[in-house]
Amino acid sequence: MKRCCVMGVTGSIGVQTVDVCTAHPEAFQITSISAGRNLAQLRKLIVQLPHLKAVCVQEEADCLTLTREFPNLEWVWGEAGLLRLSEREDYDVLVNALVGFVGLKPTLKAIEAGHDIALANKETLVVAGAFVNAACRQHQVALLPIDSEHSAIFQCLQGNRRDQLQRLIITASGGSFRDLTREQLKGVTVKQALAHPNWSMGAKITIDSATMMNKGFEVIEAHWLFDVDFDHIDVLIHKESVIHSLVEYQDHAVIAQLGTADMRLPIQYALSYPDRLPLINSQPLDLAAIGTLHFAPADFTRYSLLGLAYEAGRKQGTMPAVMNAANEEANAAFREGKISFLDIEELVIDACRTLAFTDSPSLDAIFEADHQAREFVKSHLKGA
Ligand SMILES: NC(=O)C1=CN([C@@H]2O[C@H](COP(=O)(O)OP(=O)(O)OC[C@H]3O[C@@H](n4cnc5c(N)ncnc54)[C@H](OP(=O)(O)O)[C@@H]3O)[C@@H](O)[C@H]2O)C=CC1
Ligand SMILES: CC(=O)[C@@H](O)[C@H](O)COP(=O)(O)O
Ligand SMILES: [Mn+2]
Repeated sequence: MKRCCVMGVTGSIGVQTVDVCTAHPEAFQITSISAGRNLAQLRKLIVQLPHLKAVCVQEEADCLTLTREFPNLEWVWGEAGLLRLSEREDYDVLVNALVGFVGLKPTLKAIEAGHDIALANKETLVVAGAFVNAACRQHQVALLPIDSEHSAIFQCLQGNRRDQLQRLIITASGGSFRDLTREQLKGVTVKQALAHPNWSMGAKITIDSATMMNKGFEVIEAHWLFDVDFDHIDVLIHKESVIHSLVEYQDHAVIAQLGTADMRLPIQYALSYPDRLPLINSQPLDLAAIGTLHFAPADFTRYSLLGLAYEAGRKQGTMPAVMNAANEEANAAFREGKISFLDIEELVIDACRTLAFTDSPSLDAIFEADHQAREFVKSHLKGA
């Protein structure tokens, strides 16, 4: 029996994690959860979880309201509440389905407490991969990928020798605007950007997919998860999202993982690894019905944030933290209608080119870089 703490339970990955766990009560129990502000969704989930002991919400007022509604549960709130959940002893694995930089501290705290991590929250590895890996080594905990491409790579690595690995090939759908020219990108709306061609996901990652910031993050995430240098991580445009990623070995054998666009598989594999369980209510992949798969090289001019992410990954220091924080702010500003789609990349690139760079930063310096980048973007929004 694996006991899980699910952070970000009300989101896209969080709800699917509950689906996976409740479909396999013999294998998984959810003992603690966190939500942000979506109390309606939270209430629906709480009643599905018979083993639940503790809940964290973002706001103190919501915590007080819900304490009265569910007095048998332990309630905490805010960042301190997330850290309290992280260090609880009544779970084995943290499913981190928070979105953004807020996921970093709870991950580090959970690792220090000796809990394995099933990680969807890629921003954690983008900004502080070296710290997370060092903590995992020190406390001997496992870091299991949930992101579909990284789960695919993880599956392709099973049973093969790591020293014979040549290259990782991360597939990319191209996002909502893959068929538009840069000229056409000037007039796109938030609603259009949120219509991902293949995946149903939270708003922030869907916009990141359209700018390809998501793919850039995934390149850095792959570097930290699999210890592969950036010259040996490629991005391949594959518009069907059927091949979730590929691994090439030194004999040029290429091993791929294929499947329908269903995040419940990578979530379940991260929790059941090394076992595989049936995936409830899912259809097998029908390649004959799909017929044709397409591939194309990634265009670094069309997607400048992808090129920026390679640069940040290679340069390291505070650059990935600045890139991530500027992107979080610019992505949110676009969704709020404050800036245009192309302003996102301009702000992120500006922040990376303008803000001071620190090599080999401490964790505190990473938090400071995150703060500076957010202030940088906010000050440009005021001037816009
Ligand atoms: N969705 C997907 O298919 C995939 C997602 N990922 C990654 O997984 C992570 C989660 O993505 P996704 O599920 O789409 O995101 P969602 O936006 O759907 O969910 C985010 C969750 O985090 C909570 N949350 C947001 N901000 C805060 C905060 N400041 N404090 C506490 N809780 C907060 C939300 O709470 P509430 O809604 O209650 O406010 C919600 O529960 C991201 O890092 C994403 O890149 C990776 C691969 C695929
Ligand atoms: C489902 C998942 O893992 C997302 O990160 C997905 O990869 C987004 O799709 P693209 O970034 O390839 O458009
Ligand atoms: Mn992905």
